[in-house]
Amino acid sequence: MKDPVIASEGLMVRLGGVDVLKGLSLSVYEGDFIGIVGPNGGGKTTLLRCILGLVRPSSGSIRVFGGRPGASPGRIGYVPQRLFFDRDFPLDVAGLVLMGRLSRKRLLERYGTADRLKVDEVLELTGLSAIRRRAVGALSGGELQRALIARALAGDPELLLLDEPTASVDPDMKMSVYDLLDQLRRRMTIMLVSHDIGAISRRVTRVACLNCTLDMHEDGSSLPRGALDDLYCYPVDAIHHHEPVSPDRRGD
Ligand SMILES: Nc1ncnc2c1ncn2[C@@H]1O[C@H](COP(=O)(O)OP(=O)(O)OP(=O)(O)O)[C@@H](O)[C@H]1O
Repeated sequence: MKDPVIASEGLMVRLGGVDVLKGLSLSVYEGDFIGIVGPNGGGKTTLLRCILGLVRPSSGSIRVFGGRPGASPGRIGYVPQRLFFDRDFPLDVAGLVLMGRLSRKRLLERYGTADRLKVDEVLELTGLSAIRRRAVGALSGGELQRALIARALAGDPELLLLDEPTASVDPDMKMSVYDLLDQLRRRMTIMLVSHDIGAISRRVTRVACLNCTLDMHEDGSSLPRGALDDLYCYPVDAIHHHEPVSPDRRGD
């Protein structure tokens, strides 16, 4: 078996005097599509930030692509939960996505044809070609979410980390984000943080329930009801979304 893409052992993170992650042991392998669910404040974003090397463990270990977190920025795409920016800043969608190529550049190296072709490709893939010249500040929540996914994909990542990418999108757009992830999973390892338990448990290979400690379920689709109740400390129903029926199957 190949080395894991992410391997953590007894990972502890303490922030502001509080243990946010307690003794996480986790192995993520190439081609995995891992869903992470858990209550607000359970440590999901902190775990992603640890993988990116933005938060340091207080004890235990974490290795990413066999090395120190943060040592392979060009191999990881990150879709943050939200983007803080000045809505008046003159940046269009294509410009935002082009920034995703930065991790592949050497210091002061200029963007070239390959970068612009990659931007065209990911704008097409994410359905944003028609609004490539629209100002980022004018985008709807769902369009911005897609643009952030496109930016992450522009770097040609081997590992894609997504922090609640469907938080501010309508049901239609949500399905199209999941459909996009279904396409991408053939090409990269994916770790997806979401509160949309029903949708992700049907799609991922494994679900990790995170509330300071981590409980891994090998088969996402069979996530036991009791595990969710324990995780959220109240009764939880996973709402399973149905695939939209394609026009040629209607009336079957
Ligand atoms: N820099 C920090 N200093 C102190 N506490 C922090 C810091 N960053 C995060 N925390 C705390 O750590 C806990 C976990 O935060 P985190 O953002 O990882 O949770 P989450 O599971 O992603 O939550 P949500 O579902 O609400 O996005 C929270 O209680 C948060 O307040």
